Amino acid sequence: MSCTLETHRAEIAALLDPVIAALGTQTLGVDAADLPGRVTAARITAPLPIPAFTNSQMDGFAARSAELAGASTEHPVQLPLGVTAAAGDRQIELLPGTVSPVMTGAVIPSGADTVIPVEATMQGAFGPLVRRGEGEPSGVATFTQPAEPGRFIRPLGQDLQAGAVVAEAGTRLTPTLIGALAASGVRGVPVRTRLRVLVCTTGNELMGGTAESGRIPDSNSPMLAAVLRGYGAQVEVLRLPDDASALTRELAKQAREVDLILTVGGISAGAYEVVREALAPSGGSFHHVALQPGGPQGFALLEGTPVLCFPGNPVSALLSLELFLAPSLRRLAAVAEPVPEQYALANEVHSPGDKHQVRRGLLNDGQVTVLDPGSHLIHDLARADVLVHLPVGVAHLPAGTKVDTWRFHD
Ligand SMILES: Nc1nc2c(c(=O)[nH]1)N[C@H]1C(S)=C(S)[C@@H](COP(=O)(O)OP(=O)(O)OC[C@H]3O[C@@H](n4cnc5c(N)ncnc54)[C@H](O)[C@@H]3O)O[C@H]1N2
Ligand code: MOO
Repeated sequence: MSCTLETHRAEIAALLDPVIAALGTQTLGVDAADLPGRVTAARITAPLPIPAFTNSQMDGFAARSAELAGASTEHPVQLPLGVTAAAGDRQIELLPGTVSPVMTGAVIPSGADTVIPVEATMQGAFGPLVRRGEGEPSGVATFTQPAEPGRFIRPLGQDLQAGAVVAEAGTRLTPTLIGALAASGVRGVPVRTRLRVLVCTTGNELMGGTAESGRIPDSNSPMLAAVLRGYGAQVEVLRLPDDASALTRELAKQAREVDLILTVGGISAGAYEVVREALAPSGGSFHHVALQPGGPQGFALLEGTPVLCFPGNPVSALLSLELFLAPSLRRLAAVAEPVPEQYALANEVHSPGDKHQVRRGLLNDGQVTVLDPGSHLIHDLARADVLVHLPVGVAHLPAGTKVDTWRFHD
């Protein structure tokens, strides 16, 4: 049985939607190492306004603007100093006819409506400062120009009012949003729990040993786990030999522990297709998608847990993840879908007209060079800038033709 890319994608989305909808929530501290990249599980409102109180934008003198209205170089206004306010001090009172030294971030004294930076005074420096409770201040400050009301004052709630929405439910927690949440007094952030995924590779060739003995490194599980973790999933890896009964046993055990299982390899037309052997008898569906690479595909439900079965060739496995699973992961992680960009082909391409072919491409001088189609060429995949989509119906395109390209995990 063969189906289109779109049909298989819709089938997989329908399998994954309930899993995503059923994910729980947890509360993490705003400074938790685990918070960046997570997604809010509820609307979050601000306990505190930002700024939390009206404060000084400069190191200088808090004053009543009306008292400096006539100041000029010819007629400087000299005022005695009141007590000093530093950041972290309680609000002080500005007595009429005085100015109070204030530091950046200090609460604006009651009665003050403007701040004059210290370097704009005739003295150009503070002189001796006296904080509240330290005695009687002495000294003066001299001003040679008027000061506008509100100048160098950061009003309470200028950025965000108390009670306003800092983040809607379903928002990705970027470093800046975490900063805004912290500034607004949020301590605990409700987030969706991570999707727990088991990546299960199969194949005797992956079980350790030398190239002379027919063994290869497992490249799929580190690569797929890296993509999944990039979308915030919690990933376990299981590497099994070509033994269908061991696989059946292990998958049944793991199905209750995770939200999703990915198997890689063991699903095509060979003699030892253990994933197919393990899952087809209990209702697993295995078919061919009109796609290259990534033609052989399968899926199953084990104890209510979806199992997606990807082909083993590394490029096929990665593209299967990108085409069938990543759209759901991106929705879950509140990451936008990549937007296609058009580039002219630097070389001519041939594609099987009855399949949707996905090629790897290098961008250079506004053109895309399309690489060899082999699904084992993982280094080409790693050095590619984009994926090039050649849909069903496209068999040959001469150099210079514009094609749709997509950026992918880089
Ligand atoms: N007679 C046919 N043979 C094949 C067909 C077909 O239609 N008829 N389809 C080919 C296509 S297309 C693909 S893709 C593969 C898919 O095969 P499987 O999913 O069964 O995967 P395996 O046979 O287990 O492995 C394929 C290939 O990938 C290597 N591999 C597997 N796992 C890993 C891993 N974790 N890390 C690195 N490399 C891995 C494995 O050694 C094989 O070379 O079938 C074609 N054959
Ligand atoms: O579909 Mo296979 O995935 O062409 O190599």
